Amino acid sequence: MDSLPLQRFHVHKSAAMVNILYSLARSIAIASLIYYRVSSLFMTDQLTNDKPPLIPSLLIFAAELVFFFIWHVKMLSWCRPGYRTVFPERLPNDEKLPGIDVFIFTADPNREPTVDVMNTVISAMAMDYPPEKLHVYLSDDAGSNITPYGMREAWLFARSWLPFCKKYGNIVKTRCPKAFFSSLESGYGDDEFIQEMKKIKAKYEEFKERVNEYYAKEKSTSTRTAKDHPATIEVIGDKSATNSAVVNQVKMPLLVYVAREKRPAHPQTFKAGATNVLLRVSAVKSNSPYILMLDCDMYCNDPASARRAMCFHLDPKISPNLAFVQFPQRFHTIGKYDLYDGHMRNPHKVNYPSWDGLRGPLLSGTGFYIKRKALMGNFKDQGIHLSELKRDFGASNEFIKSLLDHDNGHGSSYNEDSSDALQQEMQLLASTTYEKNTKWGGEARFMLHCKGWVSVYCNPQTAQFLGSSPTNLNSLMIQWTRWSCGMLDFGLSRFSPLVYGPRRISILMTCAYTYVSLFPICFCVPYWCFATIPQLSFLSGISLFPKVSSYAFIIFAFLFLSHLFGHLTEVLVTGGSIQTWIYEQRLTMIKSITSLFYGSLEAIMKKIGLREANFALTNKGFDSEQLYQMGLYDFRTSNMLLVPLVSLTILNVICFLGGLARVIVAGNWEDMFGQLCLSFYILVTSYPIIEGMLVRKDEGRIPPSVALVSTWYALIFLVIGQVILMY
Ligand SMILES: O=c1ccn([C@@H]2O[C@H](COP(=O)(O)OP(=O)(O)O[C@H]3O[C@H](CO)[C@@H](O)[C@H](O)[C@H]3O)[C@@H](O)[C@H]2O)c(=O)[nH]1
Ligand SMILES: [Mn+2]
Repeated sequence: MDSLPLQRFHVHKSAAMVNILYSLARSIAIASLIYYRVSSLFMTDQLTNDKPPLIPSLLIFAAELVFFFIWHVKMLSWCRPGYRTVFPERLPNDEKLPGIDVFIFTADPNREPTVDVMNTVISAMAMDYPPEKLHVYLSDDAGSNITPYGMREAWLFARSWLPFCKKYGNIVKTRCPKAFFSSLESGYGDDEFIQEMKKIKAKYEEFKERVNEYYAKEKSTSTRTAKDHPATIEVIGDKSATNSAVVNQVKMPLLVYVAREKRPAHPQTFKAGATNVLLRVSAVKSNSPYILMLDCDMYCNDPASARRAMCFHLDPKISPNLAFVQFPQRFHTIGKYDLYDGHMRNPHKVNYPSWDGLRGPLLSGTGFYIKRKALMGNFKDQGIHLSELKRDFGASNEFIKSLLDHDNGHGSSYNEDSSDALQQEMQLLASTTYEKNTKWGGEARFMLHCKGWVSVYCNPQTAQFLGSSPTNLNSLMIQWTRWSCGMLDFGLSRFSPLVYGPRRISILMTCAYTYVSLFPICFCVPYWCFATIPQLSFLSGISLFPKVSSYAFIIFAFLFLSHLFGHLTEVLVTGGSIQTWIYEQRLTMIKSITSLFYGSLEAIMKKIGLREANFALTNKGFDSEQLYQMGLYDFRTSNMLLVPLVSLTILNVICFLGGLARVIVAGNWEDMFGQLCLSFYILVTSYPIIEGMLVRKDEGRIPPSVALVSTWYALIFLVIGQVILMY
């Protein structure tokens, strides 16, 4: 039994081959394109004796170079894709399993309904793992009263829910109560089960009602504010049972509420800051060797994820260097039309499996089991001085002690000390001033791979975690603006992968990191150029691509078509449809023009000190489910995000029509064919924007006022463009 492996990695050989051949073919074409551009920039046309105008040619060439650079970097990271299988049945006995601390984060009870947050909490408590080894911490950045109240109620409900799940483990597939009750079909289980199920459902409804009532009451009376409150830590439920987690014969995981101190005078730190606090508080309470991190809406859909993760963490072959096991973020909010790429198909089905064949996937913010040592460092046998530890980790003796007795062991008991001393220590660890003059938060977590750690990606058929994804354009764009800002921020930092990576990780892994950290800017710059320069030139009758009859045209046609075809293949192979492909083409365009652009801009402004960090929470609910289910984009968003998009679409329409008229008159089809095709492609892809402006009458359409403003912008752009084009 001992010799059987707990997990296995399979290289996807055929996919690797296809990726390499595809890249090689395109590389040759790209080299020819560069040769063509360079020579035509410096050569005068022999026949007509005129030179192409310099500025547009240079701009479009620069855009092509940036675009191919980022594409290449991505393709290089795709050389060794693969997937994993695990064998949880081969895990050791429960007594030998290590402890796990679960961290859940919430920030605003108005945007993140408490009942839903509690569903996540309950689903984590109900995981298929020895309860005495499971410790669930909820970080509440709002410091509200409703959240601890909800947790006490959740604890009471869990006392019935956990035994119910255990008893009917083969029927209760998902242990998130809300998901379970809403997926319940009739004809499930026998009479006894139905009886018990009805009882438990009633209890759930009561729980929900109580929490919602409290919320309604609290909303009108609360005086606490999210940005100004003391640290509050409450161990839920175990007051009466100080020396045992057994309440009424039911074994329960530890449940702890943590609100870190917040003061207006103190700089805001977001989820990363909350993570640091949980790391410290949990260290003195349970100090489990492994940590699962979850967003408040990411409930545990499959109770087996912990055991799956342990197949990696306990595999002697990989475990010493293994920092974390990443699961994909999957969502329960996706409708028939996946308008906003809720599947996040490309990262989860292509990038992550590819990087798994290298040093491992990067850390996404949620759904991963990480080794505490990988975050805190390993000080056990290094004879490190206490004063040094205090300098780096702050003054808490209790916390320093926890660092030293990290034994990666099977520690299941938690600090049952419920004395005031421990309470005060935790309070101190959650204060705003604790990190002052220490190294907390100074180092970038995502550089784990550079410190010698590896990671793995685990993507079983059933979703292990399910959350809510944006279901309208506004949320999506805000989310992507925040992400792009974060990514480019990293790309511009002293840890920039291009500089920091090569000496520490392989070239291919450096490529993966480079892609992630630079793609916002490497997408938005070329997309802005491709959406304006060829079109403006087309309108003025300036040709930027070779004649359709020349050999050189083949290079461009090949690159364009292979780009589309490559993406189409990728979509189809990963289970998407032609519709998915169209949506993704469109979304890449929309995101590049707006979110990636604003995100990059914000990162650059932050870099030069013009802007402070902020965090806009993603909405967790439907604003207009109806539009979404009908497959219509919901264009209700700020003008800042909408106007560039609409302006560029209008610009494309004008240039396409004007250019077409000019070609018909001048008859220079051969010269203009490339630009005609490109404009046409953009118009077809952005049709929903035109539709949103001219055809739709519902509340999610593009308002006439926006269309008007955008027309003005388009005209201004047009005039400026014409002036620049003359040179
Ligand atoms: O000051 C803050 C802000 C956010 N959060 C929590 O962070 C999580 C993620 O926030 P959300 O608004 O849901 O953002 P998403 O875009 O859905 O989250 C994705 O992107 C984030 C980074 O931008 C990652 O941290 C997340 O794990 C990842 O799921 C939520 O649980 C929040 O409650 C905090 O605890 N404190
Ligand atoms: Mn979220």
